[in-house]
Amino acid sequence: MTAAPLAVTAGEPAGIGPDLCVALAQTPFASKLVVIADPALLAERARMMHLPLSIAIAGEAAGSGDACLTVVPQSLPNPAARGTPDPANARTLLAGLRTAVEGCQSGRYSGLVTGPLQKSVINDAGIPFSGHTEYLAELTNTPMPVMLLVADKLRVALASTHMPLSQVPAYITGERLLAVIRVLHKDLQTRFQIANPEIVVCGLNPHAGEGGHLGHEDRDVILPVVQHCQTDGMNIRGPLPADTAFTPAGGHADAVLAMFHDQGLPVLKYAGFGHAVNVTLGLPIVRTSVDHGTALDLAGSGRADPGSMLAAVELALHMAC
Ligand SMILES: NC(=O)C1=CN([C@@H]2O[C@H](COP(=O)(O)OP(=O)(O)OC[C@H]3O[C@@H](n4cnc5c(N)ncnc54)[C@H](O)[C@@H]3O)[C@@H](O)[C@H]2O)C=CC1
Ligand SMILES: NCC(=O)COP(=O)(O)O
Repeated sequence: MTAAPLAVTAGEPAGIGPDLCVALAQTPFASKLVVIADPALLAERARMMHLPLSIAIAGEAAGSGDACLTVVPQSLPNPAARGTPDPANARTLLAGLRTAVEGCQSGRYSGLVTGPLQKSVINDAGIPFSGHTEYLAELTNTPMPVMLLVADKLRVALASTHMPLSQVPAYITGERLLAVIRVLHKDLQTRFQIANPEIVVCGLNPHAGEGGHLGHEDRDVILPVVQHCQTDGMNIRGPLPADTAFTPAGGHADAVLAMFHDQGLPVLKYAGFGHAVNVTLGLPIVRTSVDHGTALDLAGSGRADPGSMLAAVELALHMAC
């Protein structure tokens, strides 16, 4: 039996997402994908990038030949203007995500790979939106989605995702941290086939709180949770000072759990920008994404590096099989 294709959402039409889909059409993966996007926009970007592209509309005659993409057509209320996202298109983009999720849940798609969205513009349209991670969790009734970025052997998970830094300390309660660690531990086993994953947990404060002199959360919240998980049999240690947790001094880790977005992701992107993959753990569906944003400055230029999108597709195919 042929495996179900992956759904790929092109993301913000004014950004590089459509360009990345055109790039995917040039690869051997193309026949394993169904792209949710505006076909006219894909054709325009292909022309601008001087790349071949033929489009087969999903449900109609099957496509054939080189550089062929199967597309679920998305009709944007306003034509995409490169570099200038339009809030009027926001609802259509979210509808595309819902179509993809429904398809994953019904078995029509084997997983979802998302192109980058301009989060601010969705909010400008009056729709509260912090990211795919939270939105997909809502659509699938997932209580604790966990953001994990993967670059080669480095895996960095986040205990909190898209929120102002000022809200992070209060957000990281013992209960939430325990839930994040359980999802991370389980998905490292089931999605990454690591039988006994080794997890390193970062502190929140400089020097993991310096014995309580630089903040109390490390000692009062993080340490008890780590000890609890150790008692449960997990191979986990911390809280480690975050400035050394990622270095060889931090020891081997199958995943490092950072407490907040900009504690973990700069390290990951420094190590692997351009081929790293964002994976949402805890969901009942496979979802991967690029390691970068909409790069509005590069849309249609042909200079967007498709490496992360290719890696996201490869990992999703691997996880879905
Ligand atoms: N998965 C998603 O939907 C994500 C969305 N975003 C959103 O993207 C928007 C823009 O975010 P920024 O912080 O400006 O980050 P960005 O990643 O879009 O751009 C940062 C810099 O990296 C460059 N860059 C990004 N991707 C590239 C690629 N594939 N090839 C070559 N150069 C590339 C850009 O040209 C820019 O100079 C924001 O609204 C943010 O929320 C950001 C990350 C992930
Ligand atoms: N910096 C990572 C990021 O913003 C990913 O967001 P999303 O996958 O939740 O949309």
